[in-house]
Amino acid sequence: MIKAGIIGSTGYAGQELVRILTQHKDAEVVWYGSRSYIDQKYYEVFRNMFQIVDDKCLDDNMDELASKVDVIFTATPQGLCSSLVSEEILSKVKIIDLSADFRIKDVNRYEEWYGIKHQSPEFIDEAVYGLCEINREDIKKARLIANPGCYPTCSTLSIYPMAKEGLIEMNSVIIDAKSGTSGAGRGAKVNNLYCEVNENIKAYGVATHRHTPEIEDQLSYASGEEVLLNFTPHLIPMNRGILVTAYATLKKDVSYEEVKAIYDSYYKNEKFVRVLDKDVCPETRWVEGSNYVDVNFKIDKRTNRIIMMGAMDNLVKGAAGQAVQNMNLMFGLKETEGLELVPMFP
Ligand SMILES: NC(=O)C1=CN([C@@H]2O[C@H](COP(=O)(O)OP(=O)(O)OC[C@H]3O[C@@H](n4cnc5c(N)ncnc54)[C@H](OP(=O)(O)O)[C@@H]3O)[C@@H](O)[C@H]2O)C=CC1
Ligand SMILES: CC(=O)N[C@@H](CCC(=O)OP(=O)(O)O)C(=O)O
Repeated sequence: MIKAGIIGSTGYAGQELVRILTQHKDAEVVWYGSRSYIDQKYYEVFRNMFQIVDDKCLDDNMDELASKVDVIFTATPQGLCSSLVSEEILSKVKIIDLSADFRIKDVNRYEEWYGIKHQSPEFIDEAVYGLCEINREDIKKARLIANPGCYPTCSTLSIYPMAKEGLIEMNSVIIDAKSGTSGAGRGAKVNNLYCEVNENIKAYGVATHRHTPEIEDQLSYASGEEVLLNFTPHLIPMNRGILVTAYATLKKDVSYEEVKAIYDSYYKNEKFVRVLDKDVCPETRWVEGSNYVDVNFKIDKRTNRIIMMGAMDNLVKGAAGQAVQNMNLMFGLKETEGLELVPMFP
């Protein structure tokens, strides 16, 4: 049995990790890390865990944690994981970081977009970007995983086949994305109050959102070109879900059938990426609570553009589900273990 510790187990991503791992055949959570709820029973924080989890929340003592577990998930704010990681810790335990600390390879670029100083740049090179469908072999050998961001997961998987095949003008890419409010975390913020979010849709982080460089980097690796793109996220009055609609100019005339064959060739063996039938648009309601990303595309001959779409649950494939998928790969377990969650509807 793999023993897991979660730092930040009382946040939205952390509690989703607990939900998935309590149903995992080969792993168990033995450390429910928290700052605010130390010594309280975990189920007193999340009553859905009543009679399921009986443990208490514990302080995050990294040295003690590293000696007790096989893997640590850090589901904490930006900057925390990089302040905790060391060679000694990594020699004892694998780390899967759900924050952005190790996602961007250029430390100056990270510091510029995140506005914080990186605490352990010496580990950036070693960290593997945990987008399982693309970096599977490197993930299997990794000690430190940079679990991808929610918007970058949905955006990259939606666009990747076209970028990799060199079929789109990379600097024409525009990504319009929408997220439910759980994406903003559980911490109290005025902007996330019911009256601020309900009956409202707004763009935010326009031309400045911190996921822009992460998506640009991933599409640059895919296409072999330096990519600059526009990324505009929107906040939607729903709990979970991300919807991406991405636009790009086609480099040549291609038919629906040709592009469909490309998407199928990339994803036909991928359990968690579903390429939908012709003309069916991805919807968040069909992936909620699951590790699936639904993708599809439409070619607009009139404008010579392709519109690439994706939908997923930000807390599952966008965070905790992908983190568990990474853990499964790192420990040689069945990649889908704990993740065969059928989407819930309604
Ligand atoms: N929400 C989402 O959809 C996604 C989130 N992520 C990433 O996952 C991470 C967690 O996000 P999310 O769950 O939304 O955030 P929340 O605000 O819901 O939770 C944050 C968690 O971190 C803990 N925490 C905060 N500060 C510290 C600290 N200094 N030391 C130790 N623990 C601390 C909190 O503990 P306590 O409650 O005890 O104070 C809480 O458990 C972030 O890096 C986020 O970017 C990634 C993809 C998607
Ligand atoms: C709706 C909302 O506020 N979403 C968050 C992104 C989600 C997140 O936590 O970011 P990571 O995926 O990088 O960890 C935001 O825009 O900052």
